[in-house]
Amino acid sequence: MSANILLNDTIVALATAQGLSAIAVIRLSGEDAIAITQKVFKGKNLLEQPSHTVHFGLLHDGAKTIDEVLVTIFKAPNSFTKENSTEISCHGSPVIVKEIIKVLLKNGARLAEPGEFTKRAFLHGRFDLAQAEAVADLINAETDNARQAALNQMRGGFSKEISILREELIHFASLIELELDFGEEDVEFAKRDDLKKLIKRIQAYLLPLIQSFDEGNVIKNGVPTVIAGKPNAGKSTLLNTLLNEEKAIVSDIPGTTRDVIEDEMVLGGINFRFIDTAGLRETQDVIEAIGVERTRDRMKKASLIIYLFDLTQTTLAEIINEEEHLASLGIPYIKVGNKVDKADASLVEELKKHDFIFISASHKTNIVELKDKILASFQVKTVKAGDVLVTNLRHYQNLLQTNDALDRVLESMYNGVTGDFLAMDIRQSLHYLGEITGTITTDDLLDNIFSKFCIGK
Ligand SMILES: Nc1nc2c(c(=O)[nH]1)N(C=O)[C@@H](CNc1ccc(C(=O)N[C@@H](CCC(=O)O)C(=O)O)cc1)CN2
Ligand SMILES: Nc1nc2c(ncn2[C@@H]2O[C@H](COP(=O)(O)OP(=O)(O)OP(=O)(O)O)[C@@H](O)[C@H]2O)c(=O)[nH]1
Ligand SMILES: [K+]
Ligand SMILES: [Mg+2]
Repeated sequence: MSANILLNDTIVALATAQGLSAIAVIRLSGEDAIAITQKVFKGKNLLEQPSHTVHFGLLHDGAKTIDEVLVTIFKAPNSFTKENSTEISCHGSPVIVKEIIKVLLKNGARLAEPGEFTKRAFLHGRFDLAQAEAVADLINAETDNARQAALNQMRGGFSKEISILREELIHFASLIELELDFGEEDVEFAKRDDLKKLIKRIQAYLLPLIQSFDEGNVIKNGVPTVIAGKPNAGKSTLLNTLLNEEKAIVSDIPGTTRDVIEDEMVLGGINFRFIDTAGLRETQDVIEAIGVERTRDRMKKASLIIYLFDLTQTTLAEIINEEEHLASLGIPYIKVGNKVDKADASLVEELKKHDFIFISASHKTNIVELKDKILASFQVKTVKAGDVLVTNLRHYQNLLQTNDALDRVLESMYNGVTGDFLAMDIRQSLHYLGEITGTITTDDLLDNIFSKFCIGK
């Protein structure tokens, strides 16, 4: 495995944010991490210090002193990566960080790839793959719910249970394969009834996990919410009102917004990404037409559509016609009558029968009610310590595939198929389960996962 070659190097990266800060932390990991740090450090001999101790000294490049620093040392296997590691806390100027990294490279370290520290921790068995992925989710958490879900996953989540169930299934697969070795003889080492019971038990564990994804996905990724409607309906005004910021240009000229404008906001523990779009109409203007095309595209990908009707510019018949089109998309939507401040009272009365919410985006009327309605379409419970929730699409897909493969095992048993086919279906479910926790991996899968991490993690 190419991973072994990688593991011989000592890697270095800035672990804290780029740019000005009071203190910056530079992290090294690998066989020679402490020795390389010692080469550029003036102070106590780091090689003689116990693990998990901090030491004051000067960092230098030849005769030049770069900075006054603190160095923390971790001795293998007692570090995050389970390798020898050091952390250099220096003053936060990017110039200092650059000089220190430069001198460490000169002394035998190499720059870390994105996620390489966590990848090493995984390869050395600190945690399984699903837990490693949760480290990235934890760093990227945008709400407290997302943070708690990621922390739960990082601290174990479904990892242990899945690996236990997988072991039990492996046991059956081996027994069945043993039967095959006996060829013609009619032996049955693997009791079919016990196998059936185990599969039911595994599926009873998988199903709630699979079902948790709808909510888990909302918690981790937020809800893309498109604000759509005809030109001048007040979409950009509403975006600004929701965000409490003059984000989008508002004018009385129809066709003002051409490109998509978006920003995020946390409502009730969920991250909503509000997307203002170009007004929907037939247009000869080439640029506006591209904008309208983008609107339609975003509407298809949305998890929620806030559809704005300009109450001063429309009739009941038109609204009903527009709604039919909206409903045909098959995406949850909220019908909003805007400019209620200038609307005809009888139209409002009429629309009340059609589940509308009436607002004035510019006067900020009924905005709280609108927010409540938005939230009501995405109820999530507060995630608590220990709650197990699937938030990761890869895990979700593998759980579904495992479940399907187990269904096939049950079906095969029901149809009395021979042991060799049964064993194949079991092996298939073992494969999908093993990919979740990383018992089964490929370099491609690992690259794909860890390349999405930030450098220094
Ligand atoms: N400065 C710093 N802060 C950090 C990290 C880090 O690497 N450095 N972490 C990185 O993500 C997280 C903490 N994770 C860590 C996990 C294990 C060990 C560690 O040294 N483990 C040893 C000793 C355990 C003990 O004393 O109980 C071990 O497992 O043997 C360190 C950090 C968040 N904060
Ligand atoms: N009276 C009234 N006017 C409003 C309200 N909301 C928006 N407007 C006005 O309606 C006009 C159009 O508003 P925009 O927010 O630019 O409309 P839009 O839907 O983004 O328009 P396009 O980007 O051109 O599709 C502006 O003059 C706004 O001031 C409202 O609640 N009441
Ligand atoms: K406009
Ligand atoms: Mg606009």
